Amino acid sequence: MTEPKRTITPQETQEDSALEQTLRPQRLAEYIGQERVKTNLQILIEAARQRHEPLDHILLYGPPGLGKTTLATIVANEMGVNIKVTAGPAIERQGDLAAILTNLRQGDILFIDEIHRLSRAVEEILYPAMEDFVLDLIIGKGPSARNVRLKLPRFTVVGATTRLALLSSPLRDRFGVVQRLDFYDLPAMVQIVQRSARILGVQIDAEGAEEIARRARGTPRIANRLLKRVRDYAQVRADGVITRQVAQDALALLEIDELGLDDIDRRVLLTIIEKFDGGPVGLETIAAAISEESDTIMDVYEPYLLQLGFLERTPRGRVVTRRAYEHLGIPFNRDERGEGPIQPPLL
Ligand SMILES: Nc1ncnc2c1ncn2[C@@H]1O[C@H](COP(=O)(O)OP(=O)(O)OP(=O)(O)O)[C@@H](O)[C@H]1O
Repeated sequence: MTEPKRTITPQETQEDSALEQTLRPQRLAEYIGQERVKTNLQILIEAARQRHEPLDHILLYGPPGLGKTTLATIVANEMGVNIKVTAGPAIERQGDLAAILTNLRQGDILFIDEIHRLSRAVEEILYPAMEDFVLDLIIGKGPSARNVRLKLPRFTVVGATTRLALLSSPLRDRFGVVQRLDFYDLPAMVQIVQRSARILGVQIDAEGAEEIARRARGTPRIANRLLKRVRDYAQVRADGVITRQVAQDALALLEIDELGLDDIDRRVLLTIIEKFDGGPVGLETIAAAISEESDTIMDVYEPYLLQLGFLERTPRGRVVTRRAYEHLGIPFNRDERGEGPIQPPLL
């Protein structure tokens, strides 16, 4: 869990976890948006239930905070099975995974978040477990070492990753179902804000919900967090009701603009514009210039900037687009081919 560094970080913070337990939808019917994913899962679940078989392994990928953990829990609820939740970095040694696998029961779901961070050694244990439901262990050391093969119950892995490309292909191949989660559109985000407000007992009107939804970067986790902050503001500075004005004032105080960009997003864009003529510039260079990890930029900031069409990835690096200049109120001086700033005419 990360420390709450910014209000709109899509990663889970300590403050979120308690909140998320209450707000997390429990059934597929309560899960808003992601219609394509929902339909595919519904068919999968229904078919498995009719055949009285465990589900095929499922891989969910997409930016953080879009509801991968929630979906895994829902799948377990719909199947009426237990779920064991873990994460790639938490399974350090082969023995850690062996302990988890041997405690599973028939049909159980093993949810592995950040599955791209499993080590090769651990992955090697996982392959036969996923494919043939066996656990290959080496007992002892040196010349007396011997292979032992244990049978496992038929279980289902639900893997989640923000970086599909980092998954080794043998691991990816073992998932029968691969589903991408996208940023939520505005109507879905509005519904999510309204649902959370209802659960939290917060009074909010339609315009207030839309204002929060619009600035939540298509990410339910951020919507829930903004709702909490605006609720505080409404309680202390207004009469407790979240209207458009209350939401706008509260979010302005948090320096979150009307598209949901915060100070760090603006720094990423401004750095590329001011220091690198709008790009192209490499990710590592941007990271160094703003003192952030390049992984964080790639996982956390970039997906939303790409989605807004504010940033482009080119073979030569990242380029800030005309749209972003316009949003930031900076004159756009690049030629039509986008190959760099127009040179002043030679006199
Ligand atoms: N479709 C949805 N409808 C309503 N609320 C949702 C939906 N998806 C997610 N949420 C809310 O957003 C919160 C974050 O979702 P979740 O923890 O599942 O994200 P995640 O994609 O697994 O994130 P991470 O990748 O960081 O694990 C949940 O607590 C839930 O309240």
